[in-house]
Amino acid sequence: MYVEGISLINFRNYMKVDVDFNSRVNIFLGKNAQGKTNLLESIYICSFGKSFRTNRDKDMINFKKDKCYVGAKIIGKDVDKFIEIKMETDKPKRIRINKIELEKNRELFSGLNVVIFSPEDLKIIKDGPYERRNFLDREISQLKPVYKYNLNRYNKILLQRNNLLKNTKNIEENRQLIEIFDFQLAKIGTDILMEKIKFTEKLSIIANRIHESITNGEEQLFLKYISNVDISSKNKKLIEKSFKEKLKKDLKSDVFRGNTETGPHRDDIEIYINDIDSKIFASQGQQRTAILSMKLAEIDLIQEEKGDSPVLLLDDVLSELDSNRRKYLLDTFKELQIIITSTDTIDLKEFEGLDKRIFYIENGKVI
Ligand SMILES: Nc1ncnc2c1ncn2[C@@H]1O[C@H](COP(=O)(O)OP(=O)(O)OP(=O)(O)O)[C@@H](O)[C@H]1O
Repeated sequence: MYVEGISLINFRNYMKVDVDFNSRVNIFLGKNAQGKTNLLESIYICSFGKSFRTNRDKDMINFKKDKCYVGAKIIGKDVDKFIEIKMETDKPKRIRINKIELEKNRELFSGLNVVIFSPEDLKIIKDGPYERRNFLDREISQLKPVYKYNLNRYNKILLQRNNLLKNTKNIEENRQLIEIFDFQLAKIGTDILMEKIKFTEKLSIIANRIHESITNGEEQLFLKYISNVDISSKNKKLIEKSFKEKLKKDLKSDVFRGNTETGPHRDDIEIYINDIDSKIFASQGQQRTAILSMKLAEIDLIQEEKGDSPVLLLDDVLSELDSNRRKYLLDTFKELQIIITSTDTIDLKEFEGLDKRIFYIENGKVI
């Protein structure tokens, strides 16, 4: 799958721009704050329906305008798609695929598959569990729209349970209602948990293979899913039972906190390099390589699940990787469309012989 072209109107600092991409390597060069990440963001929203930088759609509308437009022509292995996204201040965004408006289940939208690697991704290792949970949720949602659907349902029930806990003075008065929420939470929560465990195990195996190649066999990478529910049985029924029991056991402390502490929304993953916890002991370079391996592993998973390759977006990361890692990247993914942004100090010699197109970005204009 590749993006053939994109049209932007009033999107961030782009007033009106049309870009025709090469089906293989595209390099966007420009000084800081010219619009390189904005361009990748416009491609990203054609995949996820939302930005990777903001939760507010209106942030993407040009400061001086009240609406913006993104149109992208996607060439797939089997089908081509024309994705259009319109955003207006104070109105829900509208998404059309091949001129047909998505009315319901917009959350199930997945028009394009992308894997993005940006300097921000280091947060996945360095920051708190929220970043890692977010990473898993985003990636599994891209692979399986039903996961996203379940996640939305789960979050709604969680919110309702938490509101009830906050207003509970006497547990007995609300016990029946709490038990209904617990039943639903454990049921949907177990489906979510099973997917997260499965995804982490698969990602760990593929990411380790990539990590070993990049580090010439010197380092091994291992991802471990850490749950507050007993998942040791690996059996769905038993996990659901443990989930329910823990909700029941911790009810008093949940009421005291006004918050539900049991469930995948409180889980984490641990990322080990040579059996050492990378969050605490790995160098910045090792952490970056670990994240790169995890991101590249997603390419395999998307290919396997969707039967088509994703587009790889590399936001200003090439200069942070050493030449071995850059070479690995450019040599390994020969079939993919890769869209790279970089400041204009990058050495273009490394791209010699590649099927590529080079663009320059200056103040919201692409040359
Ligand atoms: N809604 C908006 N309307 C107009 N301009 C915006 C909007 N949002 C962001 N910008 C501007 O877009 C510019 C470019 O942002 P972008 O993040 O794409 O830069 P970049 O080229 O990737 O830079 P860097 O190399 O520093 O990462 C910034 O100057 C920013 O102020």
